[in-house]
Amino acid sequence: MMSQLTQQQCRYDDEGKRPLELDEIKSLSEQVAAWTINSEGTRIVRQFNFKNYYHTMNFVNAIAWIANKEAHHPDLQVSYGHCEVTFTTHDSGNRLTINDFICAAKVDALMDAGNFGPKLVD
Ligand SMILES: C[C@H](O)[C@H](O)[C@H]1CNC2=NC(N)=NC(=O)C2=N1
Repeated sequence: MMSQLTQQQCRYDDEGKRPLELDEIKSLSEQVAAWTINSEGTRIVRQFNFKNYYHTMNFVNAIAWIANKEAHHPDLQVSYGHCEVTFTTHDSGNRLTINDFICAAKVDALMDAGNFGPKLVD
């Protein structure tokens, strides 16, 4: 399916900066079901748990690789066995854009494909 988020790349034209409408957010969120959207509809967040710091940082570094490639960077909160990943588009006044959903889907794919130790909890 062409519209699959994982097949897309972050865009830096006007469409990439356009804050999404609520119905678009709802529709896109079906492709990233493990993510939570805050009540204001301005950011998406997912929690990841790992066995230890090594596995956590391995994941964080892989996320950084994606972020640099896409030129779209998540806010990361990292502790020993946990990483909270938040996407919002700072250039759009901290609103959700298509780029946030594209990157969230790519982080999901990374988690599914990567070897970051046993997946403890979603
Ligand atoms: C110039 C550069 O591409 C922009 O500043 C990008 C970089 N990464 C970014 N990341 C996020 N999350 N939001 C942005 O608005 C953003 N802008």
